[in-house]
Amino acid sequence: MTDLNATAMTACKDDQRPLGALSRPVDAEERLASAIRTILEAVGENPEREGLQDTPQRVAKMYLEVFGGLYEDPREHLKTQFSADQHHGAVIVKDIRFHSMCEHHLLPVHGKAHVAYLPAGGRLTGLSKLARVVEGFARRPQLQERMTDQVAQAMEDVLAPEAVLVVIEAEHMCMSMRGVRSPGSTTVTTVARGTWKHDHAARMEILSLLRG
Ligand SMILES: Nc1nc2c(ncn2[C@@H]2O[C@H](COP(=O)(O)OP(=O)(O)OP(=O)(O)O)[C@@H](O)[C@H]2O)c(=O)[nH]1
Ligand SMILES: [Zn+2]
Repeated sequence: MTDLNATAMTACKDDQRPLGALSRPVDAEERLASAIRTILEAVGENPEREGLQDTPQRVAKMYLEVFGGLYEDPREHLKTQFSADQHHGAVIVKDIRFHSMCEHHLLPVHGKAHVAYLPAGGRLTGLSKLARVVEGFARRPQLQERMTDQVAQAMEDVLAPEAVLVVIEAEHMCMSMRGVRSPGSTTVTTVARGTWKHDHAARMEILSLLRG
């Protein structure tokens, strides 16, 4: 197993975003509230009117909640491990619902993640921990491709399985409520690692189970 402390700032291969935790600025809430006040003024609103008076503080808290995954290392969840000598097949957790925020527009992305791995040496993690890993990476300003990669990377780092497959299906509000205005379109991203990366037949079998 990889030493998480030593690799807390290990970069995701494709774009150098850390998998581990960032430190939260002490004045984060205050700065967020001030920024929201500026946005309201910039669109011509009056942040002092009754309905908006508490909005900056409320939105500041909301951002700290939806970006809460920045301040945790989701790999920590995978340290809950069990050994099971009898189980030699794949473990699949389907339909893990998540909400994230697109880093280009800071608009919501919502969808489902499906996670599968082939344990090595009978090393298993708790099923809920896979959902917690998805949640931890979702609660950050994200790219869907990066999030898919980060979930797979975390599993490789901590569980060292023989194979991993992560599939994410999501709808991006930046495509639905603005811009191209294409509601209902879904983006699907996949990452295969370990033996499933090259074993086409095994990958297709797991993919059909994941998406079936
Ligand atoms: N690959 C990828 N693209 C994303 C994701 N989230 C949002 N985008 C895209 O990021 C792109 C940003 O394009 P820009 O041209 O810089 O921004 P924009 O003018 O707002 O683009 P439009 O959305 O086409 O109006 C858009 O095509 C979005 O659809 C994601 O998770 N992955
Ligand atoms: Zn977007």
